[in-house]
Amino acid sequence: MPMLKDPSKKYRKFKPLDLPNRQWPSKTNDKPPRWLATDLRDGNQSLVDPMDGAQKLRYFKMLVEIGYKEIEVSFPSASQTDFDFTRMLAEDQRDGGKLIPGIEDVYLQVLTPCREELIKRTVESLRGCKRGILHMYLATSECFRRIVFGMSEEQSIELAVKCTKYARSITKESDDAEIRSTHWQYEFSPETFSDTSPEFAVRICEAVKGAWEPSEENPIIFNLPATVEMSTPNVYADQIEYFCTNMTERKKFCVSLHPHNDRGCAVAASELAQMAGAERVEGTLFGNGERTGNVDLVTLALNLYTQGIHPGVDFSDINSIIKVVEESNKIPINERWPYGGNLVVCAFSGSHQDAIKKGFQTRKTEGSKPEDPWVMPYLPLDPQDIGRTYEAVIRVNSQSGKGGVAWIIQNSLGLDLPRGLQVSFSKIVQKEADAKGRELLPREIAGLFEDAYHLKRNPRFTLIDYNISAVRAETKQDKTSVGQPPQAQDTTTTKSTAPVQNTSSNKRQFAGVIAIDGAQHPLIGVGTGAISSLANALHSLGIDLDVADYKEHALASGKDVKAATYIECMVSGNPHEKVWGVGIHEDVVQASLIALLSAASGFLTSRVSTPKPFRPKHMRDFSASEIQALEQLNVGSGGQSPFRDSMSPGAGGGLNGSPLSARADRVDISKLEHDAWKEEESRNGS
Ligand SMILES: CC(=O)SCCNC(=O)CCNC(=O)[C@H](O)C(C)(C)COP(=O)(O)OP(=O)(O)OC[C@H]1O[C@@H](n2cnc3c(N)ncnc32)[C@H](O)[C@@H]1OP(=O)(O)O
Ligand SMILES: CC(C)C(=O)C(=O)O
Repeated sequence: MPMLKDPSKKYRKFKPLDLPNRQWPSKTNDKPPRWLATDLRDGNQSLVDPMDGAQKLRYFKMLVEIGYKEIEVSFPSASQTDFDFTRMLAEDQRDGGKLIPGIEDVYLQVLTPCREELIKRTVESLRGCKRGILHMYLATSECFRRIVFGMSEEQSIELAVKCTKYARSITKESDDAEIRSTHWQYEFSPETFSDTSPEFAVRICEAVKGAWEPSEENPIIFNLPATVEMSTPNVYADQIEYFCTNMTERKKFCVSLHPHNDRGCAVAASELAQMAGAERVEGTLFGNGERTGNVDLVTLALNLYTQGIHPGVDFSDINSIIKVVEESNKIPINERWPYGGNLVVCAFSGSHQDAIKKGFQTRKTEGSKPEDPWVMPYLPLDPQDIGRTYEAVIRVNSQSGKGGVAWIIQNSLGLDLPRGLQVSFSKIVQKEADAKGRELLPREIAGLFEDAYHLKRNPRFTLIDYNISAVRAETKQDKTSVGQPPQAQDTTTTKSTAPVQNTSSNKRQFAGVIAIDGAQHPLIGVGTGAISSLANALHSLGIDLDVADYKEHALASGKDVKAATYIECMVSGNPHEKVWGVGIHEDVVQASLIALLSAASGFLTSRVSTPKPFRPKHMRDFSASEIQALEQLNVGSGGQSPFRDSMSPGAGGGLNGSPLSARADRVDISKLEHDAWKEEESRNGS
């Protein structure tokens, strides 16, 4: 049968209460209710394979650790397993919690139908416990009375009263001193309350109250279940308010809720019904229970928490709780489930990631402490408060943008990427995610980054050794900018070794040996700092890169601090072609040089026309002073440079040297370098 064209005959609209003076809409929930966890009863009875004793014990211990003080542990008359489990708890409580620390002040609740032999066995199961709640239920709706029991309203009241009196006689008024020693509470559930006439619910509960004779010190619990959720949550709230205001002796009863989730509104129904006067809520962790489940106690508690109200239960380690719940119920928690779902503290989409990343950045900049006000785009709860990690907050797939990718790199490698590099690298990630058609894991993204910017190994360029020295001023030929090789060095040796003036300048000379695609090359270059002098040296190989952006920051702290340097290079003559390089090293200058070589490697690799391996077409000759500078480098053995012959004026370059030991010069001129680069940049008007 397809869906009916007109369902109005088959399904009747729920008739709401006429409650014109309802008060609850202007109330708020300002404190936590009394919680009752019914995972081991209502939750358990709905499982394909109910829990055995050991599983129940593990679960019970967890509930105690979370902080629940009222726990429905079983339906003792249903099975020997349930009976024995309840006995074990009762005895442990009597013995002071040797097995289960913290059990002493927990109320052990047990459920029974209105049948005397079952009530008797149920009470027996709790013999000797310190605190017990005997919970009896009887369905009261017209539907159930007519279809299930064949009972009128009066007959239902009669049965409920009879069984309550019986329960009283074998609990708080028992002849048996051990039974009497228990602090008994009594709970009555007019089952199917949500579909019961409000007047009849009040009538039967008044009768039960009369039969039990509660006191203000030990009130009776009226648990008003939405056994089946029948209407919108506001109607349930009306039903609860009606009950609270029409019952007598309000202080002698506690109003408890037991919402199911048939319409998907159990949480909302609970919250509105608390506004309407209920003081207690029964539910389960993550909403396991009959059909669509019971109301989820985790959501209710954390909803309160995010309003600044401590719920009195502790979900600091929600992941461990999820593990126990999933293993015990053998039902996975939906990935989108509030607070607990795997995906609820994750963002894949670019704009969400960007906003979250900025939110965390703002907290960092403002120096916020964990307890400071939480104002965070897209995240209503600080994941850290429930033991979830920030790393998991942002995940990357083809829907992600630069912000999320940068977040992953920051968290996995500690690198704070400049915006331009974020844009550039996120294209690489996007392409990979699209090609793979799935999420990329943080370690995959970190790996992509390390490969793209040669953090582990630069396959093309290796800085073998170098020296940065101040250049004496200054022939007019020295007036070069980054990207333009100084003429003096380019042409003859004499000019460079015979400066016109003899004053010092802020120019720097890079003299070094670099291996390119396995072949080692002596290089000389001059610039305003270390980076520009190396850029200048690379020009002589035909690698025409101009530095366009530069950023550095410290990585880690203390003794192990390293510098991370990011350099964006423009390809000379083509302002649209840019390439990024990254360098990490203990020495800040060396980090910069490595970053530039990383960019150079990216540049070479992007050149499809460049044959591999790269060999410079022409190496310029060196002047005598340049040769002297190169000879001071720590290459070769016995102080003899392997390049001596080939470096001689007129000999040309392009050498294949022997393997050489790397040496880092500890010349900390980073500030100078940065300032010089900035100056140069502003001179160029860029
Ligand atoms: C909404 C809820 O979750 S209520 C709790 C439900 N939980 C359970 O049922 C789990 C444990 N249940 C059991 O182990 C069994 O059902 C028992 C032991 C309670 C009873 O078992 P049985 O005697 O075999 O009966 P059965 O399971 O068929 O239950 C239905 C009978 O109980 C009656 N019944 C149902 N609810 C109640 C009640 N609250 N009070 C008294 N009788 C009731 C039914 O009318 C029916 O009676 P009938 O046999 O005269 O027609
Ligand atoms: C026994 C009662 C409280 C119940 O589980 C229900 O009505 O759902």
